[in-house]
Amino acid sequence: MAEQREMKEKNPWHRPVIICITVFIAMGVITLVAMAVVQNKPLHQKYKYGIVLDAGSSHTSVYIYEWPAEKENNTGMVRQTHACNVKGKGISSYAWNISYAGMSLRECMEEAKEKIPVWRHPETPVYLGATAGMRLLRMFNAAVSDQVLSSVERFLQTYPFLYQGARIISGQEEGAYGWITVNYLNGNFRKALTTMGALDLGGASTQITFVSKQEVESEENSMLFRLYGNDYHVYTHSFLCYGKDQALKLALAKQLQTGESQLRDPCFHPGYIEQKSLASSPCVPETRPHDSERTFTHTGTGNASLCQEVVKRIFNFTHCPWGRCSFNGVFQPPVEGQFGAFSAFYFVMNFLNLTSDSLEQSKLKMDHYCSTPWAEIKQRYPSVKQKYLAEYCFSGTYILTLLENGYNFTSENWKDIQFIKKIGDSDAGWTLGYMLNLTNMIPAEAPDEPPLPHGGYVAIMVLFSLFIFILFLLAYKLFGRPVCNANKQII
Ligand SMILES: Nc1ccn([C@@H]2O[C@H](COP(=O)(O)OP(=O)(O)O)[C@@H](O)[C@H]2O)c(=O)n1
Ligand SMILES: [Ca+2]
Repeated sequence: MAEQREMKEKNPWHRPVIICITVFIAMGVITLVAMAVVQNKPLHQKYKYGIVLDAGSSHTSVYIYEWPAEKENNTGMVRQTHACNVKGKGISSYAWNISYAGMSLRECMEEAKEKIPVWRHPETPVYLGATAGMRLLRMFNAAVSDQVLSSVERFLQTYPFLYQGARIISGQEEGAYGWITVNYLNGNFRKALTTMGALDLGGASTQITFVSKQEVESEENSMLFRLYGNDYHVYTHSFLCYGKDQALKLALAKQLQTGESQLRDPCFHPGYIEQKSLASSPCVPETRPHDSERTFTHTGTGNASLCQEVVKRIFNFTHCPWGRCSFNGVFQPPVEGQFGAFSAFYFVMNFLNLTSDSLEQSKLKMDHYCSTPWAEIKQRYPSVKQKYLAEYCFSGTYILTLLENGYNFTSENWKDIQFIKKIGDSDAGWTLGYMLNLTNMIPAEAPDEPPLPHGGYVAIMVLFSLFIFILFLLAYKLFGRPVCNANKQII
């Protein structure tokens, strides 16, 4: 008996009190670890949404963005989940049919209602930004452009979303927000990397925006952004009337200056022949008094080098009141760094298969493409609308001329231009940058990061708990009896 008692005293595991303590410690450690895991586990992802309508000169697109609700201020979290192209033309084309401007957006807005969870509708902001088509309409007739905006405003207010306004954005904003979009999507702000420039080609205007180490001589082209703790001195310019559709009008008007009613145009394919009229617009002032609309026979001759000469004539390269200019007396520092070229830059260059060619190769391909007979082109692309198909020779030549002679890109830095449509899921364009800015989603200063990532925190908690547990066991083995035992002895 005495031996048995001695055994029991030597082997503390047989004592119920010790077992009870061990179980409690083990439960304590498990609870600690479980609490750490549950407490720090990312919450069930709840998304917030934002809607931006890009009311361009040629058409309107509705973009839906989403981001994790609890990470609103972490840059890099917003992505495009849906895009809808409004059927028909841009809102500026409703100038003489105003009440339908708002209604034209119906299908896409209904889609937005379906895509966004109903309980998020009241807090989902909706922004409409109109670009060059509406800028031109405002110049032509400010009252009518106001009425078109009111029509879309009234319509958007009938939806259960948080309506935040419909306005014409400036060319400067359009350039700057496009630049913010591409650099946000590439993660350049978050990682404080060198930024990339942005080139946007629309139907009625075009924008160039980049960070320049050289002084920006003209105040109107200079913007300063403080994003995520860094300052960015940005050069930007928007050329109204130099979107590809208005540039074509400028080129036609230049060629029609001679007053003839027959136009033999090197920018259209041989065999192309159409009766056309050219209405005067803010971009194309009347060439002859009392001549608001000119009719002419448009015939193609298909010669890319001659087309380039025609295109050059719509730029003024001689007048420059600054140290250096792009064209039309506009200051521009030399282009530097990588550029993302999107919107019609991408659509046209992608159609012509020029997105990865050198400048020289692109010119050779354009020579071949423009000289291809119209009948052959129509046969090769039966599904492309003929109005658009006919214009690719002009548009391609215009893009090469704008980039080389206008912005002064060279054969050497041509490879620095990337023709892009999307970055990840999101379209390159001004809309995302616009929303990020209006919702204050890019902080000026870098937010404090937690010292440890979630996984690291949990791992340390587990290791630390095990370490305490083992220490406790060791201590017991080495130094003897727990307090429980002492109590038992007193009893
Ligand atoms: N799939 C597409 C979509 C648009 N586009 C062209 O891209 C341009 C978009 O311009 P936009 O409507 O945004 O006009 P802005 O208001 O930006 O000047 C138009 O010239 C369209 O014809 C294209 O070439 N291919
Ligand atoms: Ca546009």
